[in-house]
Formats: sequence, C-alpha cells, structure tokens
Amino acid sequence: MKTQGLTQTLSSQATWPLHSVAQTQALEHEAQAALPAHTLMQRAGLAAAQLALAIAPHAQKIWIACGPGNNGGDGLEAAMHLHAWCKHPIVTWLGKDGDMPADAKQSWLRAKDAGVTFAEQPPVQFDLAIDALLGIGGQRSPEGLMAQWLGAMQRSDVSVLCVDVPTGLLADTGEWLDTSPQHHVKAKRHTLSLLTLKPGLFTANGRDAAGHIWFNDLGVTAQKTPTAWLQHSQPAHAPRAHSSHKGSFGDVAVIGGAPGMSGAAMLAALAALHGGAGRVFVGLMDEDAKHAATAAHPPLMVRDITHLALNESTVVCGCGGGDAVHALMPQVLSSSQQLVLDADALNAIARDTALQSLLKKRSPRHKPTVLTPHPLEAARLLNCSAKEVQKNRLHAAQQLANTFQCVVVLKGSGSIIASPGHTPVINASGNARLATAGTGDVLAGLIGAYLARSEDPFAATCQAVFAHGQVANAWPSDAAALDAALLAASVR
Ligand SMILES: NC(=O)C1=CN([C@@H]2O[C@H](COP(=O)(O)OP(=O)(O)OC[C@H]3O[C@@H](n4cnc5c(N)ncnc54)[C@H](OP(=O)(O)O)[C@@H]3O)[C@@H](O)[C@H]2O)[C@@H](O)CC1
Ligand SMILES: [K+]
Repeated sequence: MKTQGLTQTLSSQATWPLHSVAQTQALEHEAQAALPAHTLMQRAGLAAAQLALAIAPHAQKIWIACGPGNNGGDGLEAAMHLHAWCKHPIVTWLGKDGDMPADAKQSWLRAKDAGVTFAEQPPVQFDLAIDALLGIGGQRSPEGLMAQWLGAMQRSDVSVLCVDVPTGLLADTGEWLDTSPQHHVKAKRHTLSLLTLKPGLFTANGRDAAGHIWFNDLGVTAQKTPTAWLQHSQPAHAPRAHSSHKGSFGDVAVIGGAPGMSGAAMLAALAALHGGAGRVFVGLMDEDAKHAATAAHPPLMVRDITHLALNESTVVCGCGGGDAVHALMPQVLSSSQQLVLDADALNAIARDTALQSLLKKRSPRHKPTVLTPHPLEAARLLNCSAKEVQKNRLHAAQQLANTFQCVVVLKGSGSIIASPGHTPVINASGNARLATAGTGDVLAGLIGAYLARSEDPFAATCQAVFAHGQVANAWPSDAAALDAALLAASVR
C-alpha cells in the first residue's frame, strides 16, 4: 500500500472512477485492516491542512468546524498540523467525550495535547473556514449548532474548504439532506474528496455545493468497479482522411419545427452540420418556414418529411415538434436507422404506450436510439415527479435506459449518460451559460452528428455531451452571452 496520497486536481486525468458511499466505506474497512490504526485519518488530516495552506497561503486565523464523527476527526488532525505550522486554528467541535468513534477520539486527544485552541462559538473574524462537520456518514439534516455554523460559513466571504463532502450533501446523489433553501452558490468553495471521488459531487446540487474539487486517495487504490465514471476531458478528434467525402461522415435528418418553432429544428440542424455530419437534411413541419430556411442556410437541405431517407439516416426528432409530432412518431420509430429523440418527441412517447412499444423494439433490431430528456421529460417517461428524478439522477437515467433499451442523456447540472450494460458517465463540462433556450436543440443535433460517424452510440453520445459543454467552458468571460445560435455555430 502506498504511503500518504497526493492531492490532485481533476484536470490531470480524462476520466475518473466515482464510488458510492457503500463502496467507499468497504474500501475504508479493507484499508484500515491492512494499515496501523489511525493511519487513514492522519493522512486525511494532513492532506486537508496542506490544501488549506495551498488555497489560502496568507490565512492566519482558521476556523475549523468539526462534527461528532470521523469527518470531525479529520478536521481535528488538520488543526493539529496548522497549529504546528504557526497558523492560528480555532476549533469548534460537536463531539462528546466518551461518545465518539475511536479514530476521532484519538485525533481529539492529539489536538488537545498539541495545544490547539477549542472554542464554543466560531470566531467573529477568520481568514479561512474548514467544514469538517459531516462527511459520508451524514444521514440527518443539520440542525441546532451545526446548522448555525453552516450558516456562518455561508455568510462569510472567506474561502471554505469542505473535508470529503460539503456538509449536508448526499455523496451518492448530490441532493441536499436539508430541503430548506438556505444553500446558495458560494464562489470561494473547495472540496477535498478523500479515499474516492463520490458521484454526488458532480451532479444535481453537487457542483454548486463542492466548488473546486480536489482528490486524495490517502494512498489506497480502489479496485472495485465504480458506480459511475466522470468524463473530464475528451480525446482529440481523429484526423479526417484526405480522401474522405461527404458520404464518409453520415447523413443526419432533423424532423421538427412545427409552426412558430422552426428555430428549434434549425438549431439542431446547424449543430449537426458544424458537428461534422456529411450531409444534413431538415424536414420542417412548418410548410411556410421552408423557403426562408433554405435561403438563410444554403448548406442545409430542406426537404419534405416524406422524402427523407429515414432508414439510411441518423434522425434527430422532436426539436420544436409540438403536439403535431405525435403523428409522425410511428414512422420515425419504425424506420430511422439511428435516432435521437428530444423534447416533444419524448413527451409524445410518454403519453402513448403504443409508441413506447415501438421504441423498445428498436434495440433488438440493432437500431440505436438516444433519448435526451431534461428532468421533467424524464419524469413523464418514468411516470414520477421531476423531484423524484433529481433525488437520484444516476438511478433515474439508468432506469430509463433499461426500460427503453436506449442510451439516455439526463440533462442538467452534471448531465448523466446511461445505457444498458454500461457503467453510467457523469459529464464534467458545461456551466450555467447553457441555461438558455435552444441549447438542448443544439445538443440533440450534435449527438446526431457524432452518432452518424460512429460505431459506438454510447461513446459517441458521451463525447457529444462533453463537446457541447466544452463550448460553454471555453466561452470568453468578456464575450457576448452564449446564445443557442452562437453555440450551434461553435460546436465541433
Ligand atoms: N474512519 C476512517 O478511517 C476514515 C474516515 N474518514 C472521514 O470520516 C468520514 C465518515 O465518518 P463517519 O462515518 O463517522 O461519518 P460523519 O460523516 O463524520 O458523520 C457521522 C456522525 O455525525 C453525526 N450526525 C449525522 N447527522 C447529524 C446531524 N444532522 N447533526 C448532528 N450530528 C449528526 C452522526 O451521529 P448519529 O447519526 O450516528 O447519531 C455521527 O456521529 C468521512 O467522510 C471522512 O471525512 C477519513 O478520514 C478516511 C478515514
Ligand atoms: K464536511
């Protein structure tokens, strides 16, 4: 077993394994059995103290809020080091003598012996706060003193370093334990994930709660199959052969754009074009919009829907389809060679069990399908509420994928890509710039382009989702706001 692990930032690897709380606890038990007592907590505390120095090198007065369990123990260890390094840590601690885990007790004794300052209340002024209140053992909403201290950290404008998990966040799902709306985005937040990276840090509320994420494996290598993978970067596009032609990269056919909504279909089509499809056809449902669409975008081929070669195309259906798209769905589901279903196409399927049967028949016929629901659309398909979907996004995405035998992209902060037989992927790219109308249409078109040239629908979807978010990440902060038209023109 390695010695003290190294604290890393996530940009050093393209993908990262994510482990559930149960897997992390099992790993912790195995490692504890193989190491001298208290080793892991000492490593955790040292890593937290070192990271505190790195993120706030000039901080003198450091408030360390410690909970009653082993997360608090990590904080006590960190306090001991910061004290030894001539900082001024002040510990507020919720532990009770005689009623604490053995590891935390040892760290408490070490901190006391070292002369660390303990206080009943947080200092009025501090330069850095360390949240060591609850980690992966947190199962109840913070209340009383713990809730007060969390409020004080939220209100302060100094950096906060969360040990292992931001207190109150469920590490498996990214849901808050506490339903009160007190949580808001805090710019200067860091989280040091210990032993494993947990999925809840990267989806639902996790991204906002955790801020910048750091990882230290405490010198322990996780062998188990992860619960999910984090996709943190993307392989470079393979070079295109000089002898390639428009037929080499597949045909995408976009169907949608009912009267008043042709823009949605056009965004999907433009994204497919800029995403590298060989030819992009558009079957607009609004007859009156066809002429203007052709004139405005000559590279797109606007066709009558009945003239689209669905059985030879990657079809993207639903963007701006309205209720009228329902009537087209039997043919689209039966004939399309590959299919991306978005928006109104998903709503039509949710309402009609006959369409659901047609969808389920596609996979056995080797006709891949990708569904791209946002949480409400996913809820309609699963016959539950959007709140229930958000409560466990990984589970909801996998359930949808298994039910309909499709690749599923559950959109939202930390989009999830699931497929039967695959470990789900959480996408790390993207930011709130994408929270604007039409960006979902762009994603559907981009997935269409990636599917059209790939043999592997799951991998192609993961890469398209990453590429879509990456445009927002790379968007200059002083540039115009990223609207969907700019996004469609910028995707690759
Ligand atoms: N052991 C090791 O080797 C290592 C452990 N590590 C660290 O330990 C962390 C896991 O520790 P943990 O399992 O002790 O759980 P933790 O997150 O401290 O919380 C549980 C405690 O909080 C209490 N509690 C819960 N809710 C509460 C509330 N609302 N208000 C008040 N109290 C509340 C709960 O009480 P109970 O519900 O049982 O009454 C219990 O006492 C992990 O995240 C990592 O940081 C690392 O150092 C690696 C090595
Ligand atoms: K914590």
